[in-house]
Amino acid sequence: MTLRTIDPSLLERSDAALASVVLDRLGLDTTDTFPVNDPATEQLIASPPNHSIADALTALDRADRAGKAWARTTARHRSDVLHRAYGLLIEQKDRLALVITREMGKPLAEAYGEVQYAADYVRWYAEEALRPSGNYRENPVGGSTILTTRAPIGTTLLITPWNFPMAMATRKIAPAIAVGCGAVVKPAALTPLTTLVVAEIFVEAGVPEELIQVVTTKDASGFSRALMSDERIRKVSFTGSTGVGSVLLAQAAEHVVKSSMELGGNAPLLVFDDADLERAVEGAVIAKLRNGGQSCVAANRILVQSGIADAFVEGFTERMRAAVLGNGLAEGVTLGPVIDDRAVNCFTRLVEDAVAHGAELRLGGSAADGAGHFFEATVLDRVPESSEIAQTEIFGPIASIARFDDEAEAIERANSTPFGLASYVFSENVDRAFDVADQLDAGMVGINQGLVSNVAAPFGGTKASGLGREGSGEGLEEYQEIRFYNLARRAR
Ligand SMILES: NC(=O)c1ccc[n+]([C@@H]2O[C@H](COP(=O)([O-])OP(=O)(O)OC[C@H]3O[C@@H](n4cnc5c(N)ncnc54)[C@H](O)[C@@H]3O)[C@@H](O)[C@H]2O)c1
Ligand SMILES: O=CCCC(=O)O
Repeated sequence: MTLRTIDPSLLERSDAALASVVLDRLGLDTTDTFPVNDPATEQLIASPPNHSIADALTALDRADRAGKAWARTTARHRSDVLHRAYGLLIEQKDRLALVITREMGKPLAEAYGEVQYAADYVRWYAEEALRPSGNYRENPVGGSTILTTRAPIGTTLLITPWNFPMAMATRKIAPAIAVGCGAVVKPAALTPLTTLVVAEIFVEAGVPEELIQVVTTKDASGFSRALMSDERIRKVSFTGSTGVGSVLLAQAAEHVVKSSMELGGNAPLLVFDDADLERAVEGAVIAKLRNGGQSCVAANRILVQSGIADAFVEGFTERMRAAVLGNGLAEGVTLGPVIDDRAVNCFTRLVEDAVAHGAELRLGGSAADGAGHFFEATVLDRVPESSEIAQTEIFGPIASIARFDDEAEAIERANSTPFGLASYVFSENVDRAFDVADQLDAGMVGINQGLVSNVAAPFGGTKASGLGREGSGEGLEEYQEIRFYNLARRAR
C-alpha cells in the first residue's frame, strides 16, 4: 500500500505551527521532558516538560488563587472574555488545525472541523454564562421565601484524552471559566500541544494568566493521586477510558469530589429493513470513520436486519473502500494514521480473531508497512458474538457487522454491553425509530443519522460509559453548586 506524499510547503507551515507552541506554560523551568511523536511518521515533534508532582501542586496553588478572584467577576465580563476567545480560536484556526494533525494524525480537513467544534463550545458557554442561574419559590406553608442560586463549585481538575485534543479541552475549560472556576488541565501525554495553544489563546483573550494551568506529564497516575488527595480540588471532569474513570471515582470518594466521567463506549448502530438504504450507508460511514473510528461514539457494532443486510453490506463496503489512507497533511487523505503501534497490533489481532471465529473479511484488514501507524479501512461481515471484536471497544477504522431478524432481538443485542454512550437507529418508520430509541440503554441516540455530537446537546452516557453530561446547559451545571437562601417573611 503506498501512502500519498505531502506538499512540502504544508509541512513547513505545520513545523512553524509546532515551533510556535510554548511548551512550558507553567514557566517552572522543569528540565525533565518527554517525547511527542507524529503518528504519521513516528518523528519527534516536541519535548514538553515532564512536570513533577511538586510542579502540579504549584499549578494547583495558582489555579485555586486565581479562581477565587475570577469567581467574583461579573457574568458579563466572563462572557465577553469567552466571546473574545472564540474569535481568536477561529482567527488562529490554521495554526490549531496544523498542530492537531501533527500530534494526533487526523486529516487536516477533520482537524479544521474539530477547531470549529471546539470553538463552538467556547461560544456556547460565552452565551450560557449570562443565563439566569437561580429561581424564586414560596414556602408552601408560608413564612418564608426560598431563593436558589448557583455558585461556582471551586477549583477543577480537567483530564482529557488524545482523540479530540482541542474539543475535549474546550468542552471542559469553557463551562468552568464561564461560571467562575479555576482549572488545572492535564492533556494526554500523546497530544499535549493543542491544549497548550488553547490555553495561550484564552490568556490572549483576557483570562488571567494563572486561571488555567496546563500540566504536561507522563506520570498520569501519580499526578491524579496527588491532586485528588488535595481538598482544594472540588470538581473532577475526566474523559477517557472506563478503567481510569473508575480509579478517579475511587479517588474522588476521599474528599467527596463532584465528578463528571465521559468514558468508553460500544455503540450499536441498528439498520432496519425499512431504512432508507442510502441514508443508512452514509450514516454508518460517518459513525464509523469519523476520526478514523477513534471516537467514543463510533459505531462499534453495526447490526443489520436480514432483509436489507446484503444490499447494506455491499453499499457500505464500497463507501469504506473509497477512504484514502495516508498522512493527514496529504491532499485527498480522508483516513489518517491511528494513534500508536499498540493500536495497530490490537486491530491486527481483532481481525484475525474475528476471521478465526467465522467472520467474513470484506475489505482491508491489514496494517501498512513502513513508518507511521496506519491501518486500512476494514469491513468484517457476519461477525459472531463469540469473537473478541463483538465485545470490545474497537477505537479504529474496523467495521464489525452482524445480522438480526426482528426488533426484539436487535434491542436485546444492542443493550447487551456494560456501556451505554451512543447508539444509532435507521428506520423510515417514525413509530419504530422512536420506540426502539426509547428502549436503547444509552445517553445519546442518533436517529437516521450517524452524528450525535453537538454543543447544544447534553453529551454523556449511562452504565459504564459515565456520569454527568457535557455541553448544553446541563454541562454548565456540572461546575456549579446549588445554594438556597431561606428568607423569613412577615405573616400576612
Ligand atoms: N465519553 C466520552 O466523551 C469520551 C470521549 C473521548 C474518549 N473517550 C474514551 O477514552 C478512551 C480512549 O482515550 P485514552 O486512551 O486517552 O484514555 P485513557 O483513559 O488512557 O487516558 C485519558 C486521560 O487520562 C490520563 N490517565 C491515564 N491513566 C490515568 C490515571 N491512572 N489517573 C489519571 N489520569 C490518567 C491520560 O494521561 C489521559 O490524559 C476510550 O475508551 C474512549 O471511549 C470517551
Ligand atoms: O470521542 C468522543 C468525543 C467526540 C465527540 O464529542 O463527538
